Formats: sequence, C-alpha cells, structure tokens
Amino acid sequence: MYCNETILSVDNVSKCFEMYKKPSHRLLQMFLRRKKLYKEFWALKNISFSVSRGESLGIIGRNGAGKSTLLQIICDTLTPTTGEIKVNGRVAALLELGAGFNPEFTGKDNVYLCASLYGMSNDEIDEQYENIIQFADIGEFINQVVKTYSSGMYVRLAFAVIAHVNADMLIIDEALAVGDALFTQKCMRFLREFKKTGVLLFVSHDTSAVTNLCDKAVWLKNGQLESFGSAKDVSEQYMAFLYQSKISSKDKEPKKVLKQNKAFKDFRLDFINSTNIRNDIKVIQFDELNVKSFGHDGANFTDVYITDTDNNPLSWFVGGEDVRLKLVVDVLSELKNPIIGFTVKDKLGQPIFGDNTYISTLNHNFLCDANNVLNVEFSFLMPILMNGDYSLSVAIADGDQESHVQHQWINDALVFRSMSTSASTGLVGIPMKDIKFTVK
Ligand SMILES: Nc1ncnc2c1ncn2[C@@H]1O[C@H](COP(=O)(O)OP(=O)(O)OP(=O)(O)O)[C@@H](O)[C@H]1O
Repeated sequence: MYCNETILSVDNVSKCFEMYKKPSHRLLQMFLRRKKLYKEFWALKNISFSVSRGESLGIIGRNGAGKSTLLQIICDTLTPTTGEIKVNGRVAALLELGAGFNPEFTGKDNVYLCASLYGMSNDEIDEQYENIIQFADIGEFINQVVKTYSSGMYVRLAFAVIAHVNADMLIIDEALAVGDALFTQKCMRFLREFKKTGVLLFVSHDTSAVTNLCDKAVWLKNGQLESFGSAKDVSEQYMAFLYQSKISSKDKEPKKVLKQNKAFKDFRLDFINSTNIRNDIKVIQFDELNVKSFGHDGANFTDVYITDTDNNPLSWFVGGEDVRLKLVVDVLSELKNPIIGFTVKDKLGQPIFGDNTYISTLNHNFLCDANNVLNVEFSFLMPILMNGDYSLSVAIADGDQESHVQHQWINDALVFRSMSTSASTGLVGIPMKDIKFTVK
C-alpha cells in the first residue's frame, strides 16, 4: 500500500499580486520604499491540503478562482507570498501548450530536451524514446520542427513525454488535453493506470470529468479553499453553488421570451417560453483590446456581437432563437475579395458550426480600400447547445476558399456558456419544425 506517503503538501499558501497602474511604476517602486505605487490583489488565501501517493485530486472553480496560480506555485514557476509547498518526487505538468519545447527544434530533439528538463539522463530517454513516439503517434512529423505542428500534435507529443518521465505527480489542465477522441481515450486510460501508483492533479471546469477520474477534489472560490474532500461531495457542493447563482442571476433578469419568424418556428415555442425546459445561453462580450489574434493585419475586427431580430444586442439568448451575428471590420489595406467567417467550437476545440461570406458574395465585387468599414450580418436560428462552454472565432481573409491570405483570425471573440434543460441530444440540437407521434 502506498497510501500513507505524502507526495504533495500545501501549507497555508497565499499569493499576492502587485497591480501597478503603469508598467513604469514597477521600476519606480524599487526606488520608492515608503510610498506604495501598487494595489494588492490576493489571488490565493491560506490554502492548505495534502495528497498521498495513489490519490488523484481534481481542482475545480470558476474562471479567476486561482486554479492556475496554485498550479504554477506547485510546479515552482511562481513563488508563494506566504506559506510553503512540499513535493516529494518528480513533477511533470501539461499546463501550457508548448512549454518546455523549442519551436525551432524537431519533435525528436524536443523529446530529449523536455525529458532532460524533467531530470532524465540520455540513457533513460533512449530507453523510453520508442514508447514516447508510439504514444504520440504523429508519424513522420516527429522529424519536423515543432513550429509546424498543429495544436493537436503539440499536445500529443507533450502528453507522450510527460507520460514517460517516471513522474511521481502529474498535473494536467483538461482545457489543454485537446485531441481527437481516440487520443483522449488513450490519455484517459493512461491516467487511470498512472493514478494507481502516482499522484494526479487534474484541473477542470467539468465536474463529471473530475468525479470520473479523481478520488478527491479541491474547490477554489475567489482564491479561498471553499471545500476539500471526496470528489463526489465537492463536485455536488460546487454544482449546487453554480445552480444557486444561476437561479439568482436569472431572478434578476426578466425571463427572455423567445420570438421566432413565421418561416421557421419551433412548434413547441409557446411551451418553451412558459417553462424552464429550454436552452439559456449567456454570452461574454467581445473585448477588442484584449483579444488574441493573428494574421497579416490588412483588416481588424472592431466589433462582434449578437442581436435579436429587432437589432437589440443580446447578452443572453436561447437555443432555437432567431438571431443575427454582426461583425464589423476596419479595412487597413486593399482587399480584392474579402471573405469573412465564423466558427463556434466546444470546450475541446471541436468545430460545432460556422459559415462564411464566400458563396453569398461570389457574384459581387467587394474590392475594398484602406479606411473602408465592412459590416457583415449572419442571420440564423441558434442551434440548441448542450451544457458547457463554447467559443466563437472570427476571421477575415482575402482570396477564395482554397487560396487566401488570412488578415485577422481571432479565437474566442465571443464566449458562450450554455445551461440547457432541453431534451435535444447530439453535438448540437436543432429547433424542431414538427414531431409526429401516433398510437394505433
Ligand atoms: N500575474 C498576475 N498579475 C495580477 N493578477 C493576476 C496574475 N495572474 C493571475 N492574476 C489574477 O489572479 C486571479 C486568479 O487567476 P487564475 O489564472 O489563477 O484563475 P483560474 O482559476 O486559473 O482561472 P481560469 O479558470 O479562467 O483559468 C484572477 O483574478 C487573475 O486575474
């Protein structure tokens, strides 16, 4: 039995970030001892718990609760302000895509680099190398430089390395474990086997994944340890809390009445409007200054928002609702044939639905100059989204479907949180024109 060997102990850990109004104030502060130019922000407050070999711990909490901060402290990439972390053994983590990899090196060189950072000797890596590439299963790409890899390939290789470094503790952020279904299953099988003899820390927003994989769980709320105990109990408490806040925030909002055009109306509309059996979707709005984008910068999205059919912007809509997705783009250089599109992805990064302007603009000439502003409106019935988080990416390119220059691509331009009690099933549900049911 391994159970009594403590692998991780977190003792009264707190973390305070110093928030400066201007970056230059950080430098200035070094010279001004008496005056405080920053505000304190406590991302973690007095966190204590321990995990023994053979145990797996889920870490749950809302965005900004302090999960990443805690994991960075455990991985020793961030220093706690007060308190102490003790780790007994080797820790390997999948927290940041590409961390530990050199983009200019091949996959093979990166296996050696990354495994050696985990303290493995060259002989040990030679011994494991075949197992690592078999696990990653990325074929000839292992000899390509990793900057050419897709994010899925990165994850495959990174996971394969941490799975073979003889770690005593593995730290996995579920948000990063993006791969196809077969690879995800392979990882899950590995983690189930690993946790019998090691310690697994698993961060997730998905309480069913936590109860499925972990024995214990920690719930962080506003930087404090709200609960620590069996994964099932903690998940239930967390779900009850989410449900409560959902109910109270809904109480504050007048219930939205779903309208639909006559051309296509879900025949259960009146019933859906009068009950709680429906699909409420909250939308986190576009923030032009804080989005991450890439491309050739010939055009910039300045707004992305959703409205109802009367052009009222929506921060809350309902699956099945008739909506407009509106995109506004500033053109910065000449575009001969702009194509503007969007994709909605689920939390694993799988595309769920999307479209673009290519076909609808085929017979028009949309030559644009710098200073033109493009307004695009997609009108559609919002599909019914299963419970969970979704993101909407937008992109503008110049060219045609096959060959084009990408000018701006924004991941997560909008983020949706779906709370569904609808009866629909599948990746997305669709509004129903009719359901016939007869008994003879
Ligand atoms: N370097 C930093 N400087 C200032 N504040 C920070 C810094 N890093 C994190 N924070 C703040 O600390 C809080 C906790 O952040 P953290 O990233 O740990 O949350 P999280 O639970 O991992 O969230 P998510 O689920 O969104 O990833 C947030 O309010 C965040 O804005």
